Amino acid sequence: MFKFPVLEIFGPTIQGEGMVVGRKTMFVRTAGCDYGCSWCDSAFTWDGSSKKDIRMMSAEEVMEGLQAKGGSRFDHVTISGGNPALLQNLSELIDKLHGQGIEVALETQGSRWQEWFVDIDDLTISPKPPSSGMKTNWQVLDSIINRLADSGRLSHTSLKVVVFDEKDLQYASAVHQRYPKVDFYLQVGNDDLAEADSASLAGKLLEKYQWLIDRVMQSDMLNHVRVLPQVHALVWGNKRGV
Ligand SMILES: C[S@@+](CC[C@H](N)C(=O)[O-])C[C@H]1O[C@@H](n2cnc3c(N)ncnc32)[C@H](O)[C@@H]1O
Ligand SMILES: Nc1nc2[nH]cc(C(=O)O)c2c(=O)[nH]1
Ligand code: SF4
Ligand SMILES: [Mg+2]
Repeated sequence: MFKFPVLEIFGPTIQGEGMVVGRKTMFVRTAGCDYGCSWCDSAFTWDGSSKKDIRMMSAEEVMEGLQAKGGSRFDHVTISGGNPALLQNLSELIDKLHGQGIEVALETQGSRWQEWFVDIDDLTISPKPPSSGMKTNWQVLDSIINRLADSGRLSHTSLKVVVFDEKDLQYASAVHQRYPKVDFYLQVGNDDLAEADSASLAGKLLEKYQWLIDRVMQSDMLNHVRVLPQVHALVWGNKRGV
C-alpha cells in the first residue's frame, strides 16, 4: 500500500479557477514540487515552511480524511499541490474515488507525465510563463498533449496560463497557438500574496482582471479563449484551505 505526502484536505468549497470554475469540490493538496515559481501561492508545499505538517497517507486514509471534512456533501475532488504528477501511484486514490462515483480533477504544470492522467475527469495543465522564472520543456509538454490526444482525452483537458505582464501574454499566445485543439484559459496573476485584507486584495485583483480582459480583447491570436480571475481569491483573499 502506497502512501502519499498530503499537506491539506479541505472543502467542500468552490473550484475557484479554470475549466470547472464554480464547481462544488473537495481539495487534496500534496507536498513537493519540481518547480519553484517566484509567485507561487502555495509555496508552503515545497519551500520547507510546512514540512512538519506533511502527513504520509494511504489512499484509504485520504478517503477517510475527505469524508471526515465533507461527509456526503460532495461528488467531486480536486487534487492539487505542489505537483501531484510527481506521484506515480496516485491511481490508487483516483480509482477509489471513481469507485464511489466521485469525479476527479487534477492541477499540474505539464512538466511530468503519468499514465493515470487519462483517468482524470477535469485535467488542468498550467505551463508557466516567464514571470514565474521557470522554463517550459516544450518536448515534455508536446508529448503530454499528444498522449492525451491519442487517448481521446482532450475533451477532459484544459490549458491555463497565469498572466502578470505583456511577456506572459506573449507566452500565453504561443501556448494557445501550439495547442489550438485544447480549451484555453487565461488567469489573473496575484502578486499580493502577503495582503491580509481580502477586500483590498479583491480591489487590486479586479483591476488586474480588467487589464487582462482589455489586452485579450485587443489580441487576434487569443480568440477561442476564456479569461478568468481566481474566484476564491476574490472571495476569501489569500486565506489558506478555502
Ligand atoms: C499552486 S498550483 C499547484 C498545481 C501545479 N503545481 C501547477 O502549478 O499547476 C495551482 C494553480 O495555481 C496557480 N497559481 C499559483 N500561484 C498563483 C498566483 N500567484 N496567481 C495566480 N495563480 C497562481 C498555478 O498556475 C496553478 O494553475
Ligand atoms: N477554491 C480554490 N480553488 C482552487 N483552484 C485551484 C486551487 C489550487 O490551489 O490548486 C484552488 C484552491 O486552493 N482553492
Ligand atoms: S508549479 Fe505550481 S506548485 Fe510548483 S511552484 Fe509553480 S505554482 Fe507553485
Ligand atoms: Mg491555489
